[in-house]
Amino acid sequence: MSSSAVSSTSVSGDPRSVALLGSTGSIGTQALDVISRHRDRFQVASLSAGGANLALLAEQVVAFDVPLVAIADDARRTELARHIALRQGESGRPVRPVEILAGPEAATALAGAGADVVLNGITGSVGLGPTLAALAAGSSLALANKESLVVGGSLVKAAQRRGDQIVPVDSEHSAIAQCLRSGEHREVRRLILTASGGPFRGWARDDVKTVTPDAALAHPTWSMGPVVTINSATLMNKGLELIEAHLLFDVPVRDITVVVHPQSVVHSMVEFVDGSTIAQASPPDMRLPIALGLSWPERLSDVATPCRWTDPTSWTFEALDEELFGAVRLAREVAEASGTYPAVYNAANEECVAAFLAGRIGFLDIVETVERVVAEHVSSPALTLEAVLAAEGWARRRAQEMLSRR
Ligand SMILES: NC(=O)C1=CN([C@@H]2O[C@H](COP(=O)(O)OP(=O)(O)OC[C@H]3O[C@@H](n4cnc5c(N)ncnc54)[C@H](OP(=O)(O)O)[C@@H]3O)[C@@H](O)[C@H]2O)C=CC1
Ligand SMILES: CC(=O)[C@@H](O)[C@H](O)COP(=O)(O)O
Ligand SMILES: [Mn+2]
Repeated sequence: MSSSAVSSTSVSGDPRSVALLGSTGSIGTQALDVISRHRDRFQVASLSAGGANLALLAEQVVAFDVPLVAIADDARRTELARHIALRQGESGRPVRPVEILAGPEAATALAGAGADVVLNGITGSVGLGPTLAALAAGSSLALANKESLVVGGSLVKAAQRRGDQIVPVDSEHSAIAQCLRSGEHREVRRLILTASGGPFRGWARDDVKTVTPDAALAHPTWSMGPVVTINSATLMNKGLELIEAHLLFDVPVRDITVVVHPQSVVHSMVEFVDGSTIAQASPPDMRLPIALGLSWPERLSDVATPCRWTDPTSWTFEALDEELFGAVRLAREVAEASGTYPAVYNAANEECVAAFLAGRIGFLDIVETVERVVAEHVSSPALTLEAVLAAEGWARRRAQEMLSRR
């Protein structure tokens, strides 16, 4: 997305059709909450999930009268059909047929079906196929799944059919996109990416060593899915977001500053060449960037509670110690190196987060292992989808080997 790239399409006319990927997750359920308040603006064309929560998925299918649904877990197709039939029976409404797709490629098929908007709320780089499919189909891509942009890099950018096709849903990037509406790209001096600092902000390294998954899952300001929450605690989330911002807004990583803002009210800022800084502020509520992702460039009314400027409050900002929080320093290095390095950074992290949540490794092992895997990697000269997938496979295996020796 460029600073001047504001779509001319409008949500004021016919309802926009929405393919919602990851509908049972934190982003997905909040997106349905937004849509439920704006039924005249959106029509849910399809839903997709992994398959872990079939009861919720079936409830969503019936509540939003969705004709097409997909799950990644092939073995649960019949069970999903049963759940949907049960819910349809309970609803007392006329039953319309629901097509069910199942298997690892099912979300990609939905994403490529040509909905007006594809909201990618899947967790992990498994979201890459759907991201590329949505762009190829010409849909507007409301992107929460930052991993797909980070691992796909220039492949994802090249897949865009128009400059404004990707609308960021990540709160910081939505904030930057909003700030950029008031200036031209050539007028931007730097982006300031805010970070809450996570649950261990200010802790000594020795104390963090023994933290449990439950402690790391207690995010101070946001309620999110487990992977992004652990990534916030390790600051890997901010590393991924640094790369995401660099790719989305074409700003060199050296011109992106990370600042710790524990209140999570200022979601990010843009500093312009004349010394002016524009910030976007709102109490932490993901429905706001989700709504904007769905309705861009228009704003929907009354999506979230605004700041109460007359209440006494304080916002604080401080520098991030990037030496102590190696994840952000490493993100700068992999972004500069580009090629398949960002894919390796993310894939190794996904393996480490799963191992940490399973209680198999310690908290500090996550970033240490990612750094070791990245250090061993040799990027392919050309960035192709095959090269990305091969690098990811290698990184996952290498991380597993390192973790099993601990
Ligand atoms: N939550 C938040 O506030 C924010 C999230 N993000 C980003 O948004 C994305 C989603 O995060 P979040 O909602 O927290 O994650 P959750 O873990 O809450 O939800 C993940 C969703 O993805 C689905 N899913 C998992 N694997 C697959 C698959 N192979 N195919 C299709 N669907 C799949 C899950 O289905 P199932 O239930 O069946 O497992 C679930 O619906 C991440 O990239 C995250 O970094 C960014 C900013 C804020
Ligand atoms: C809500 C959102 O966008 C998350 O990605 C958020 O950024 C997590 O917070 P921190 O990573 O700043 O702790
Ligand atoms: Mn974010």
